[in-house]
Amino acid sequence: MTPKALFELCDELLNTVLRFAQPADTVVSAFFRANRSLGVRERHALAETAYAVLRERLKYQYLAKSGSGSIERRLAILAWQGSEAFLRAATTPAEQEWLAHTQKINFGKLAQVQRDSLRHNLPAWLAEALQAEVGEQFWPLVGAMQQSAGLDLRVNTQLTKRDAAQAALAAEGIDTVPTPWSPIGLRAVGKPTLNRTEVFNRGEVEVQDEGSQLLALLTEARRGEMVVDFCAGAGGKTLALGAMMRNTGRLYAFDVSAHRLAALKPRLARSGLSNVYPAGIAHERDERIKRLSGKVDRVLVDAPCSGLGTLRRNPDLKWRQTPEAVLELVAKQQSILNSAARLLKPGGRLVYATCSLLRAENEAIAEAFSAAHPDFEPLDVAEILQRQGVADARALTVPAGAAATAAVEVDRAVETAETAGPVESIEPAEGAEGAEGAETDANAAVEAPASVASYLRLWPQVHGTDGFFAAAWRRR
Ligand SMILES: C[S@@+](CC[C@H](N)C(=O)[O-])C[C@H]1O[C@@H](n2cnc3c(N)ncnc32)[C@H](O)[C@@H]1O
Repeated sequence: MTPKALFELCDELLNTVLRFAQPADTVVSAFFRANRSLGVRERHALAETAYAVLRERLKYQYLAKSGSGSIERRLAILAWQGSEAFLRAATTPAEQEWLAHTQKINFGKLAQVQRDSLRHNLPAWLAEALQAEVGEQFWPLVGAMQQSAGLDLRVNTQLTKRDAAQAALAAEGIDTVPTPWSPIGLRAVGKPTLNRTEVFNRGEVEVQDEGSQLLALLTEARRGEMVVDFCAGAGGKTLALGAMMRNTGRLYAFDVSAHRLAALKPRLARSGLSNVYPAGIAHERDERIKRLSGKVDRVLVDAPCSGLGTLRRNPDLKWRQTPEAVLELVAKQQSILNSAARLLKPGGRLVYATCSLLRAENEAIAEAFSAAHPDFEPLDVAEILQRQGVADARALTVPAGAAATAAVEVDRAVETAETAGPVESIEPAEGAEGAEGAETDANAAVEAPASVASYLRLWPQVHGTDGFFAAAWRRR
């Protein structure tokens, strides 16, 4: 395709993405399906340019006030992620001159508020909320969220071990390193294409952010148990739970979205698991759920949330979310958690998790639940993670309780993570193979009362994962 023609397509793609009618990844996939002739490099340039605009939209829109041509074309020129030679071939001399001029603009002359907004590229409500949450960590957080996320893999411990999977991937030309925290994770070097490898097609690895892997470990799901993944979606965590259960027992994967559950099917087939029962539900009070009341050992609520912890992957979310939508989500999260809790038998484990950074969706939900349910004892998630082979798990957690402010907690997490050593240097505990390694002694430890309850709080700028929150309880 000629540079000019490709630039026109970029204009078209940006036009659709910036309407925010659908998630950016959905729009980009549909666009590529409709333009099948695009090569790998062309797709990469178009998708990365669209994502670059989403990440730094305020800055690019400010710069695009000058110049000529459609606003999308100007944004594409400013944020172009393909080669420079290509950009030169696609643009006029006047456009090239304009681009060179924009690169010399000095933001230092602008008022502080405007300068800040062109640097953080967040809607005002979100910038304020995050500043209140994390204090001095705000700029490091912004910096981390403007990077694109790496590719993390979870090793299917039902089929193989981490070092064996790593060696098998290397034999297929894919280099990885062990993830710093999760004992069942590998982080790819670069961004290789995985789905044509034999290791992937044999089901030995799945794509999953390290943070998500840690959430699944928090359930400590074991052989022969009855487990519910209440908001299973496309089953990222379901697959991890099924492997932890060694393909025994019964694992229900519930979701209100039949479409998302359908995406679980091929992944299940690859994983070799036969203990998973996907089931569509109408809502959290569905009859199917009532029938399981008081019968379940472990319930994971990976709640629908604002997703603001995943801005590295989904930068469009910051433009699509609103304070009103967050309020609605909070009500939904409370309702789902209350319904899910009813499933548990005495001694059972409840885990509530989100990929949100906002206290309203996290600590506030957990604390309201604890206050309303004295029959649920909040657990120390650091202790759980340690049992599951996570080295330095304290560096991933904050004390539970209304007293601590989030900003203080983030500073503590930074300090603890720094004391634990650079993220890259942390190795899993010796012999740790996640659920597999923990299986032998988990029986005795799992029901022990927590000394001091804690929450999991993962931050991109501190832990190199997406932003995640999790709390766990034991039904007394
Ligand atoms: C964060 S996503 C789950 C991601 C999934 N656990 C994974 O690891 O891939 C939240 C899911 O909750 C589902 N959901 C929304 N409302 C629900 C409800 N009332 N009951 C159960 N699931 C619900 C959504 O369809 C969505 O798939």
